[in-house]
Amino acid sequence: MPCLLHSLPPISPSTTPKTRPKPPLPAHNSRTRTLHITCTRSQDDFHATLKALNSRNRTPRKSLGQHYMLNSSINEQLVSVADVKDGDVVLEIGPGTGSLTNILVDAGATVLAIEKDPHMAALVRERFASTDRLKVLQEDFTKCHINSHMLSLLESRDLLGQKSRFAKVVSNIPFNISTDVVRQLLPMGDIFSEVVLLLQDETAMRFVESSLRTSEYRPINIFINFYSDPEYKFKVPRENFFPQPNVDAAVVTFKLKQTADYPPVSTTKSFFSMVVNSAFNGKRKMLRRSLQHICTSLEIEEALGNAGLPATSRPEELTLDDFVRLHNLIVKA
Ligand SMILES: C[S@@+](CC[C@H](N)C(=O)[O-])C[C@H]1O[C@@H](n2cnc3c(N)ncnc32)[C@H](O)[C@@H]1O
Repeated sequence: MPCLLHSLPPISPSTTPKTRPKPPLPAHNSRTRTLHITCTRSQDDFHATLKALNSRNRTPRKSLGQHYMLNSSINEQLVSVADVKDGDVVLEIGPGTGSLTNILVDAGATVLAIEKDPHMAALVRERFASTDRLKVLQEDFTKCHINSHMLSLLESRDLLGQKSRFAKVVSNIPFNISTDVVRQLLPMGDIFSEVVLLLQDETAMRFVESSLRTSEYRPINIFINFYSDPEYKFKVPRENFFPQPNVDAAVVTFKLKQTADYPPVSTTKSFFSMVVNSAFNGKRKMLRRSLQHICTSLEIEEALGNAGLPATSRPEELTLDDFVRLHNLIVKA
């Protein structure tokens, strides 16, 4: 394994390195916003991250989406956006060198960190060996059943009298598992109140889309809006990561709905998602054609009419509420 000292940016002895990444740039379009939060802690992740990687001779692995956060103020903002307080229980996916973990623990949270890379899991375990408020699982998050881990963590806090009914998720995740993470976490409103993720900027903008007539509108948007209220918070320019990715990132919050607040679909959620997926099947067909295998085109036209939607409606023109109404009318037909 080659020594990383040659490939990493130099570590300056000063506490504010000259090469320190710039703060986030202003919002780049009408759908984005920049959040300004004063950084109060003096923790320098630029140093901590590079030292941790150097100490292990670790070359960041592309396949694991290892782009480490170098800017502690971004980590501070993630924690602040999630409003992490003393006594909170937080799930962190992919702690890496532990730069975000450090701020979460510092804020008083008990953290469950799930890290796929055994070297990074060992590193983060070692780094936080002196605290009992961090549990590290070396697992692939996409294959891991986190319910039982989270429930036992919440219960143990409860027994100690530190009641935290809901946990939170705060993570800088590898971009390539964004959809899996969202699919797994958003229906877990009984465990998590809020999911705060650092995502690829393009994905972030796509995920918060609840409007119509864009080619980016997909069943995942219906899914996201069914289970949560998503909000694009602020953009994080690529210069803040090591190694630098080819794209910018952004922070998105998903406020999870409770089961009682889910849209009132008259069948099972899986049948509803089958209707939504069928609607989007093929190349942007009209609904009366794409839903033909569920019921006749006449019945769909009638349902569209009763829902107050044009007979020529296409899936990307429907909001979550439109889909719920149409689905309920189709089921009745
Ligand atoms: C983008 S890095 C973020 C690291 C750290 N949180 C930071 O902000 O610097 C993503 C981390 O997720 C880990 N990872 C990649 N795939 C994973 C998976 N399927 N499950 C859990 N961790 C994963 C990587 O090894 C890496 O440590």
